Amino acid sequence: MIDVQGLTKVYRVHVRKPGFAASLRSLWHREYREVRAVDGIDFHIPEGQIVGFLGPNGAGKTTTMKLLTGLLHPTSGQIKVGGFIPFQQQNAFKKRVSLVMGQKSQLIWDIPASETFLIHKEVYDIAPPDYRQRIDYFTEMLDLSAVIDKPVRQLSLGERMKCELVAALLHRPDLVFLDEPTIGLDVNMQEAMRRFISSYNRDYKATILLTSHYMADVSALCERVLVINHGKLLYDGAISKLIDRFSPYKRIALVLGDPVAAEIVEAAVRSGGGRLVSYVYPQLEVEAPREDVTGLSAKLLTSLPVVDLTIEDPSLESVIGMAYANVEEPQQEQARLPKEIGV
Ligand SMILES: Nc1ncnc2c1ncn2[C@@H]1O[C@H](COP(=O)(O)OP(=O)(O)OP(=O)(O)O)[C@@H](O)[C@H]1O
Repeated sequence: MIDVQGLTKVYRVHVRKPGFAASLRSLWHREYREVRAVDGIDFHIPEGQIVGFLGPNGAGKTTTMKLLTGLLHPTSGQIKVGGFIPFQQQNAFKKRVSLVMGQKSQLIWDIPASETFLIHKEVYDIAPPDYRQRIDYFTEMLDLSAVIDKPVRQLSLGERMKCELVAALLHRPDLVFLDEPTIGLDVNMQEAMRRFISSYNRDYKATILLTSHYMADVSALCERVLVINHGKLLYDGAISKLIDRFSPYKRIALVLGDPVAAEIVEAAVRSGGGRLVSYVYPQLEVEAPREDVTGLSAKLLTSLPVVDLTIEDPSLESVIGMAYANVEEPQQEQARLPKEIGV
């Protein structure tokens, strides 16, 4: 459904030097520098999949989304979206695609959202019965009956974002690009948006590429993620494998019933193949390669006066942070010293 090969976008940015003389000189002699916002990426997304698109600020996510929806022309590489070449902007393509940008509004501020929807009905030539049925669907799914007839400027951020989604999806696109759709929303509203995105994907077999800085969005909606940084694709695969790849460790949190000397604790942890992260009686935190966690836990239970033990995966946030930093060498992790030790 979405096919991208060697996709590259280089922006040419005018370099402005400080000072009046430099500004005058730049009238005759302009200097430019290149920004490789997207740098030779490849991926394929089959029909109906929701894929998370992750990367730190400035990684190239929005640029990729704009390339995939035809708002930008690539510098090089190939893109096919639903069989179309996006930048050719064919009408048949425009009827199947939508880009929602959480930071940008397409609603008209001074009129109710319902009137913007009517404009979209005309632009996309939606038949009246279809229009009615779609408005009913969205109103029910997003709980919008008390909202769509108020002027947009009176709506809360969450209400406005729901209306933005309706405006973007009224023509029922099956190729949907969501750029931070839940930005700034409270947890309940984020949850409502997630439920809606999931239903839309299921009801209309929509293929969805989603960027979000909220890992809860990504883990609730996407089995697969693409991770990009500096315009290059770092990872393409299942979220579960992302954790294995970038964080091959688990944490064991223990509570001790009696104080034990730090050297004894450290020796017990080391002999089980673990690394002591911190020990401040009664709390003890240990890190170990995934495959050693069971053996290490058993060893700690027998050699220390443990009253509580929990094994945790690192949070998705921290794994993503490691992926961005491309921390892949477990040896470096092993070499780190314990952060804090004290009985
Ligand atoms: N129109 C433009 N002209 C020049 N450079 C640009 C332009 N748009 C984006 N860039 C640069 O391209 C790089 C990628 O930007 P992009 O907006 O795609 O990143 P992003 O991953 O969406 O970031 P964020 O999470 O902050 O929205 C950045 O270095 C940015 O400064």
